[in-house]
Amino acid sequence: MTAAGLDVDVSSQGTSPALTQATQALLEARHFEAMRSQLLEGGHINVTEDRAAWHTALRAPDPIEEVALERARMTEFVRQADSERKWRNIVHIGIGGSDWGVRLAVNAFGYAGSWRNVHFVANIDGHAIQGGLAGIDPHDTLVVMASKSFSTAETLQNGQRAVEWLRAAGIQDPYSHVVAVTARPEAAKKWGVSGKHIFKLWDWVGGRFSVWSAVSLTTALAVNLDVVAGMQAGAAAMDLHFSQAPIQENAPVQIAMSGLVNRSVLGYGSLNIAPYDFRLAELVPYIQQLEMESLGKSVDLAGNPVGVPTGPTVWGMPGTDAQHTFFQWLHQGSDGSPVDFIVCRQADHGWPEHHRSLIANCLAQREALLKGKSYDQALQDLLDAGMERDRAEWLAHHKTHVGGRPSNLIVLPRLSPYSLGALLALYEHKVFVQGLVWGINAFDQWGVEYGKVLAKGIVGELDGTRAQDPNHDASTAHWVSLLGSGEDNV
Ligand SMILES: O=P(O)(O)OC[C@H]1O[C@](O)(CO)[C@@H](O)[C@@H]1O
Repeated sequence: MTAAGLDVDVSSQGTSPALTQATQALLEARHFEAMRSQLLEGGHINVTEDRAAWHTALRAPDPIEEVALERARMTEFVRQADSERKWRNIVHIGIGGSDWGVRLAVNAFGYAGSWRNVHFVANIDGHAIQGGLAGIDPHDTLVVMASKSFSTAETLQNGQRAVEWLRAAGIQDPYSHVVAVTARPEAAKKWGVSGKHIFKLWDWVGGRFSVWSAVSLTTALAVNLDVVAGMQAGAAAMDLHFSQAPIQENAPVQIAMSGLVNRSVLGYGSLNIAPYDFRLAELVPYIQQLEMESLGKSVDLAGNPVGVPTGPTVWGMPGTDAQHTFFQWLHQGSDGSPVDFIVCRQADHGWPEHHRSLIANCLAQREALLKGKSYDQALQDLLDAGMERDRAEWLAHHKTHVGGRPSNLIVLPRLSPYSLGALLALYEHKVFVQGLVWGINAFDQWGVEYGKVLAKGIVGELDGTRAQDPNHDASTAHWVSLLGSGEDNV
């Protein structure tokens, strides 16, 4: 199957005419075509938050006026900064969807070096901002605060530290070194950022889908504007494929449906992402957030239990490192996991032997997982190698691989912004289809919100501004008392 220039091989997934029929029936029962139109046309499909999930509008080749306007403002900002050779250092402060996509793009395309240094600061752990600000000249530093809500504790606290650092360096107006990307421009203004330094995103863009917005300002500054435009173009091509390709050739639909079978029928609890490309290390957490924040739900739209297992754990690491870390478990562990192998046909370095080895490893792992090795075959190999029968009969048990483990193989022509954009959109639409079939809302994240509220309460208890909540469980109450020793712990 080809989609937006990507080859998507699903032949290592289980298939049968009955399954094809069931797929069709499930999609019809869920009004797939109508819901897909809703998604692509900005209907309010995020029902629990009563808003659209219209990220596709951000990458449309011919965008709506307000999107076009923000694109133009961002372009102008970057051109101006480049023409003045301004901002040698960028400190990108944001977390989750306001971070992973930018990290991914900068690592994928800025790996060979750029004249700007980029530091990412996401974690609330003070060591993160300490490291992020270390060794750079504040006078030539731009702080990019990316936060859709402009209320995320991590981002606001880290931003505050950055402003203090700028001020401590004698910069009279530290906010002249700060830009914000947010759907709450008023909150950013109140915080101190000037209106001309605020780039807008919209309520109808979920945080984990915001890489297509001015959140990618850092990518444009760190690498160039073409990366952002190229990713948008590739994603738009995938949108077109998703909207037009027949079900049997529709790549997002096909990988969604095999994923559903793997999870809800075959009972696999996880999905392993194996990019055979060193530059795509950040793809793993990116897809992890996209899938797990979207599909980590257990009730349907009516509020009833879904009744079957939903979104799997997503995990992984680039190959070949992964092979020396956890692939043993994939090959012979008792659970196993479906794997998405991702590889580029062409590399961008000058060493063909490296790329051949990389591809060989990718194909070999996939084949081993699929074909496995029977006991008889393992035994024969040992006998052929001259082993004495008794020992061979015993050892062959250890060398047996069950096989039949499902995988996808996604081949990019090369790692271009276009192909990366198409790849990310492939996963986005897959997630949409799975959410639809499971009957869950793939666009909210109430679990994360609940954790944020509890953390806020505990911060007050730790710093003594709030009495301890009598409803804490005994263990939490113990640790709040013990660790809430004020200034002693820093
Ligand atoms: O962009 P914001 O509003 O700071 O939120 C950051 C992240 O927090 C979350 O709400 C939860 O992790 C994500 O969806 C979002 O990308």
